[in-house]
Amino acid sequence: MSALSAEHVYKVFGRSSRQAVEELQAGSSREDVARLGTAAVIDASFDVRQGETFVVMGLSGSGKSTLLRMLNGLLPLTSGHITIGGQDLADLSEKDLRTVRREKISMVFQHFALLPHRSVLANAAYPLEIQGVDKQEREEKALRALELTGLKGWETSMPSALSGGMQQRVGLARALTADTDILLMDEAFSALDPLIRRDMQVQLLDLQASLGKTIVFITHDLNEAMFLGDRIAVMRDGRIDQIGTAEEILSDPANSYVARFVSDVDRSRVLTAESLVESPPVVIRPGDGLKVALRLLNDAKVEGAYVVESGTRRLLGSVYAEELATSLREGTAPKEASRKVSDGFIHPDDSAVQPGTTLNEMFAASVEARLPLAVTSEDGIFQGIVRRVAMLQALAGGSETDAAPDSPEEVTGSTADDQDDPQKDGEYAR
Ligand SMILES: Nc1ncnc2c1ncn2[C@@H]1O[C@H](COP(=O)(O)OP(=O)(O)OP(=O)(O)O)[C@@H](O)[C@H]1O
Repeated sequence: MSALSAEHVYKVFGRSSRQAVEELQAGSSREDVARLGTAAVIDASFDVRQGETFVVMGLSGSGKSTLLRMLNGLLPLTSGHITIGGQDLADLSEKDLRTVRREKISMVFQHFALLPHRSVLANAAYPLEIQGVDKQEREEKALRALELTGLKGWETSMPSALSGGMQQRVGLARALTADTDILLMDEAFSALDPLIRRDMQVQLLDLQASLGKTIVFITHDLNEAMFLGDRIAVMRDGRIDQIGTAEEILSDPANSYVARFVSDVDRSRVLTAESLVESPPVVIRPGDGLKVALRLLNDAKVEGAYVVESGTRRLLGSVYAEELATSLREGTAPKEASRKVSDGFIHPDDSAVQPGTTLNEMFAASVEARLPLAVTSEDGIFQGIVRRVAMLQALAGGSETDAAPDSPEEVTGSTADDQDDPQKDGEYAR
């Protein structure tokens, strides 16, 4: 279910804002309507799912803060709808809006916004104090939040005694104390030193894994966006150019602006096996005879292939043409001819990666590997392979499909779709 959604949201600052929206809706550009006002947000639509970290990323002036202030009901929309938990903010009275803000949404700001003359504990407890929660209960909750953010032992300190990173942890603890479903984070880590910033990002991911909040995180930093976001909305000049996962944005940018924007991202940390996996030219079954297996390998012009259990598709290991050929050549013909690949020819595979393995880790795993890397699910079910050339292409920013000189379809007639089709199991990748 969507926790928060924006539907054709516009915000124009200026006296003729409604007219500006009408002209924008009719196709005018931001510059065309500049005489009427500043179009800060133009036709923004998205759904943020429960438990999702949704990052809004864009350069200064692209409209991120304006969008965020509309999401928390601080700024009225010129046009469109924002709903929180299914409630349209425009339908709420001032009083109800305040209640929604207090009970459903917490904010974390770039400049911490701590109360300087209150202790760390009192700062963390503050949202409950304004809700009128009694002292003992609010301090218990604040202590728990401070523990979660790594500030146990600092309760009685004053904010000024804390480093920037620790002050931001207090800001985060304060947001967690309120125990709202939604956290809006406005450039929350942008004022921190890079190393501390990375610590905070890691901590947020950790917290998120256990708390499952719905987070809208605003940043101008693409690497931060890619690190934190389940999905990212890329904003430019008031419009959302693209919404997608980090991988989708990297491997399939919506336009040349986004492509340029993402060109200097450290792709090796973002791209994963999932986006590079392809069906192998050939798969061997444990029951295949040596001759059959060797012919399959030779036909596919590969030195070896993975052995996958029929039916379950569990990865059993790999076999190599050279060994099969040697055995067939040297063995006594009748006996060898009846032997199967399961009879001692399968090498265990310890370089298999999982769909979430990053390019970085895949390069490390592929150093020793004789075959393209096998991709398996956590329980060892074979998903396909990642070829080194596809990894290199992906790293360089090319499309991985361009990298395939002989795609599996050409070699085998099988497609990735076949893998999902149990009917085709028998001919899989042959
Ligand atoms: N209150 C306002 N009155 C007039 N124009 C405004 C107002 N607030 C923002 N703007 C304009 O709206 C546009 C978007 O600003 P916004 O602050 O939302 O962008 P941003 O992406 O958050 O940038 P930054 O990271 O610098 O805050 C800018 O052109 C800005 O000048």
